[in-house]
Amino acid sequence: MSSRSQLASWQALSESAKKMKQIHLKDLFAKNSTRFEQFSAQIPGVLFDYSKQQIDKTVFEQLIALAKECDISARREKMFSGEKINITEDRAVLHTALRNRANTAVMVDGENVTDAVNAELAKMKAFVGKVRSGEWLGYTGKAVKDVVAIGVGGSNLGPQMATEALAAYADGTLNVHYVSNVDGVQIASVLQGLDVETTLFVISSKTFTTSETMTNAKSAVEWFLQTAQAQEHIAKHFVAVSTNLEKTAAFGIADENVFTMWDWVGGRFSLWSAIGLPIALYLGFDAFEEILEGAFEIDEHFKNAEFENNVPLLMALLSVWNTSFLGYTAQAILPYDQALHMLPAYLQQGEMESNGKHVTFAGETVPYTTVPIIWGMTGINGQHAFYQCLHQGNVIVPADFIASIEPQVNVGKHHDILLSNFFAQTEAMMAGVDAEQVTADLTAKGKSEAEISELLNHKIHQGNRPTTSMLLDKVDAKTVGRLIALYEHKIFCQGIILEICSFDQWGVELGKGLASKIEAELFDDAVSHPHDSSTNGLIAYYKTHRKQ
Ligand SMILES: O=P(O)(O)OC[C@H]1O[C@](O)(CO)[C@@H](O)[C@@H]1O
Repeated sequence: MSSRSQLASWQALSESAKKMKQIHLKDLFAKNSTRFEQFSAQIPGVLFDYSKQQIDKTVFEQLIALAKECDISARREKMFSGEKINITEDRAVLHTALRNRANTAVMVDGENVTDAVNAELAKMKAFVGKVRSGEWLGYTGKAVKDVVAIGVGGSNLGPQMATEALAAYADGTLNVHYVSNVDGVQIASVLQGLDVETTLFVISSKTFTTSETMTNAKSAVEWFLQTAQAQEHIAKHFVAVSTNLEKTAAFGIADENVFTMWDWVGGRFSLWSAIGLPIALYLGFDAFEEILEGAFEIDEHFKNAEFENNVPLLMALLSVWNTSFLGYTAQAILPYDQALHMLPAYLQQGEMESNGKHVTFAGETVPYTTVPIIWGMTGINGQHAFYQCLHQGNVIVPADFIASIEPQVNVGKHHDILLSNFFAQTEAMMAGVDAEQVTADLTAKGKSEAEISELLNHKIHQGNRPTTSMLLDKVDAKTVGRLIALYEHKIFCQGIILEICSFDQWGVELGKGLASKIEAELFDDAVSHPHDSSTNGLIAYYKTHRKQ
């Protein structure tokens, strides 16, 4: 049995879960007129309302007790101070050191990493300045107009999500395009229409061994050399972001064109490092620093706020409550802000690659459900796609609703209409509509008793669907930094509570290894390979039917 399930708070919560399943959220609101004040928190730039979660005062206190019993404070201190809390890889976890705007010393293996971080930020700033001002020239003496950022997973999702989120602030100096998929259609469509002489490639890969990224990078070089011809011109058009200087050199990228990161930065937490270079190129270095500032504010909040008002901790506790106690195994992320349309995809990696694991720190099987399935899309589009299931389906999906008070662009009444939907949906999911209300409504519409009885059950909304609402001041650089850092610290706390090492990703290795073996098999003459009959059958069918 996991030590977590033996904690007094865990056992108390298990009992509370049985009781809470019998209580409707609507009744909790009816009984307590100050529920919103009681279960919401305000931090700079963010109102966090969790009053529509299935908790009461007792559950809240038990969750706080759980956080205390799990020793979150001590673990948090270990992370910020550079202890090697990534136990399976023997690494520190220091994405917070990348945005340490207080400039305090953070030591790893006797070295102050703050100095290294500052040096790299200065190198980025100088490079971004040169490229954006037109001082950096391509091999024919022309300034850069287009940046193609090649990378996948953590080396893509963060920068692309932030780029999309902040596109309204771009000054048009540079266009930034992203290539993450090894499906050639993506790189082909990005390169189509680009001018070799004015294109800069940023190859981002922490390891510089990721097959998809390396394949895309090689195709980019081929495309470039078809026109530029001479290898020496690569230096003016290709830069890399990586920890692996050997591999970047072997690839042909000059050391001075490599921006470094460190093994204590996890891929999915790396947006704050030089992996964020495409964001800085697109928006300017000041905007990139604003993102760091926003995240730093949240780091300070996470370190200093009381547990009861500590937003990332509360996010983690609510997730554990919903998943491990109430048994809700999915979690929707629903931004009511077009700019945040990539947030669900970004958080899918953040949460599921971090905590989608089945053993504890000690390697024992966890007896509870760990991370929920994270999914979602912009709320408005979701309303016309899958909300039917959120309202009336028999699988309950807790959801994070995210909107901003001030729109990035004001067009007529659009923002108020958008926000009306944001407010309406969580109310509907919480309260639902019962038989009495449906009957009254249909009666008022002049329906007969027979008609009402036919429709009644179809129109009932059970409600009691837990949601959290986050109301941001505005989606700007600082807020994007805040929002991401909130989720990062949520993921950290969730991992501690669930006893999961959040910073490795062994689960992705099996598929990667098999794919590279199969790639060779696609070109040999063997009739069959040591796979199951399905895999062999699929490979054989592909080999027979593909165009040579
Ligand atoms: O930056 P790299 O080394 O290319 O890795 C890309 C991504 O691949 C993974 O290792 C697993 O797919 C992620 O954790 C990482 O973000």
